[in-house]
Amino acid sequence: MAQFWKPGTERPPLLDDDEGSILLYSASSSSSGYGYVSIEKQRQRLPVFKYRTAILYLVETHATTIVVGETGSGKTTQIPQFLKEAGWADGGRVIACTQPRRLAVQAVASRVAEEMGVKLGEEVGYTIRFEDLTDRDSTRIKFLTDGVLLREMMEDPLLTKYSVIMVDEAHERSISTDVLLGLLKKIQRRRPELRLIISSATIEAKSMAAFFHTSKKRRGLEGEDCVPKTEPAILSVEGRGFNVQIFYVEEPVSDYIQAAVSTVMSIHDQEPMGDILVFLTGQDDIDAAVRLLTEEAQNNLKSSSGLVVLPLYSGLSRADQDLVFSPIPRGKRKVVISTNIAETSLTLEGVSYVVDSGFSKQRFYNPISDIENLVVAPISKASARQRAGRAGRVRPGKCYRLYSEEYFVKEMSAEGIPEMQRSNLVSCVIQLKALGIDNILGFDWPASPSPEAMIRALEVLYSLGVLDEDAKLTSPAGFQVAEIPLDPMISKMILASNQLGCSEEIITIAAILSIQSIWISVRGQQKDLDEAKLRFAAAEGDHVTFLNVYKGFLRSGKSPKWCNKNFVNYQAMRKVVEIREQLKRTAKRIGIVLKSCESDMQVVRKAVTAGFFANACNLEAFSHNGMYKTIRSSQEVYIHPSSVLFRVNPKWVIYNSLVSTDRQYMRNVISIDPSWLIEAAPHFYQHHHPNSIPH
Ligand SMILES: Nc1ncnc2c1ncn2[C@@H]1O[C@H](COP(=O)(O)OP(=O)(O)OP(=O)(O)O)[C@@H](O)[C@H]1O
Repeated sequence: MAQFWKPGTERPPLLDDDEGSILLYSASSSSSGYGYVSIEKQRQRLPVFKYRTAILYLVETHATTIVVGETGSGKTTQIPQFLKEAGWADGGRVIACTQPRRLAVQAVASRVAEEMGVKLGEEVGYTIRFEDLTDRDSTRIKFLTDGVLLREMMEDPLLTKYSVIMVDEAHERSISTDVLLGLLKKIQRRRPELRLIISSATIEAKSMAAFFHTSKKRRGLEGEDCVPKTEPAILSVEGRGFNVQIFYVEEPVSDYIQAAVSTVMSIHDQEPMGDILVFLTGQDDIDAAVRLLTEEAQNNLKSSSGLVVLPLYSGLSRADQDLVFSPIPRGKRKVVISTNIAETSLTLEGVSYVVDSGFSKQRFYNPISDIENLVVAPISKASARQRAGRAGRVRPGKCYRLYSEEYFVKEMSAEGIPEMQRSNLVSCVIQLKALGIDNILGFDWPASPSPEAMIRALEVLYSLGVLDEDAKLTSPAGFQVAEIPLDPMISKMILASNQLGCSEEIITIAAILSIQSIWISVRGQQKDLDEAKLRFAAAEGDHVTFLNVYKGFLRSGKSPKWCNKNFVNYQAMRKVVEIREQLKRTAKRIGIVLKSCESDMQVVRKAVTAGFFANACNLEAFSHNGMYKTIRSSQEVYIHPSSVLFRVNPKWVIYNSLVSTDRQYMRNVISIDPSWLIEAAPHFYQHHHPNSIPH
């Protein structure tokens, strides 16, 4: 069991004022969060309520208002309502509020609809990728992901139906948020009546204000009707949610999954009722923790009975995600084990305890080697505060950090690095191109990406046939790829499948690649999992193996029992079915004919090559340890042990993604014929890598 001590009396001097503030975290805790309080009372109790008039005045008089407030102060749920009450949604106009994550969009929209006493999808609605719960005529407050708002710009570049756009959780600095901020700044010049609110818990308000403060002349003069001040207003909302006590481990933990499980068990044994939210990094960790807790429940009936353990990650089906919001039988304690999708904007009503591993999965891209990795990396202080904040939403709570206080104070970075500066920019560039932004290198970013990363992205898009020599979208391929809301490499694979007559199979593969894993990984049962995989294994590689699993799942009548027997993750398969249906609809819309190639797997491999040719690798001659080199940058890579091609080592392969541990490992690998590379991307291979492919 992890050892905790309670900061307070005996804690060492803090090196910055930091968590001192969390310990004082008690603004409104005097008003009891327990028992029944009317929704109207709950609203009035939120710190942001006192700022209602100030917020409305600033929005009226300034083009951009930056609202900084602690987590739980009520920014997301209240500000859109204040605006609506003040008339910003009159005359058919709409108030938009963006979030970086889908789950948050749905949760916040339902809460606001409930507070306003209206049916979700009417006056208050939401739109996320593949799901639109709004009404064209009656929706006045609309929650949406920032990615969806970017897509709306393709049809309505000035976003004319919105009177106010609130960009929430801007501190997360997702790529979509940053692109959106850059574009909104442009729109403001053309639409002086549009108001922006940038809101976040920790945003560096001054640098954001500097970004929006433009000296360029707008239409109209400041002070005239409708022409607000260009200098952004900054408003700091003082006050927080309920008291959250923070505990740290004395010594660093070596295994955060095990430490998280023991911490949950000790909370369950020693602490009063209240649900527990655990932050781990990804599906593998979470599935492992769910199993360990379930085993504990079986081995130790007394202490762990009464636990209802639920996973939460983006690869779960909608129905499985919804379970975390549903009530459980009286006397039971819910344990939600989540990735950072529960980190911001979510209120899980019963949660009183948070267990924070201190890690999350993050993308890191190196434009020199052109390699993007998904790695488990330490979170920032900003994230740690957001995580702790989940325990104090409706009552006081406790947060157990599985790292030391010294580490938090001295080593944890204050903010994360903007995603824009650590990602491959292929998706971002195609989106800007689709919006008619030609000079991508000169675009006004809140945080500039590296020019190397931009150039790499332009090169890949040109090779994919999505951009022409003038870096404009090609017609129709470029426009079609931009229309499919997936990574352009996957979208290109889908387009190619249309010509190759295997769109049914490729859409299944695209859906499976969109989630982290379809396998159940159980510690200590690796051998059984490997044996189960062999039942589906295809000599061609993982993509064809996925098709075998999917067929087996359908043949079983989508049976959970079949999944369990075969180490297939039932919840992940439900999500695959869901995504597949959505992709089929998009494919039809852009003119793709759904067709199966039956058992001809060569065309499937060719379609994968058409999308992922840039990830081709060649087995090093005389390599005894399975070392490959990537064609584009001669990086050393190895097939991941989870691949069916591990130890098979075909001479030429293509991978879907890389993960970095002790080495760079390729995940989801398929064997190919190198001549397909030249067929798929003549420019890329003949021009850039002329001697790399045998002719
Ligand atoms: N579904 C819900 N059930 C119960 N209370 C809720 C719900 N959603 C919000 N609340 C209450 O409203 C408060 C404010 O939530 P809101 O999301 O507006 O805060 P915020 O300042 O935007 O915080 P964050 O930065 O974490 O999103 C919560 O702390 C909680 O007390």
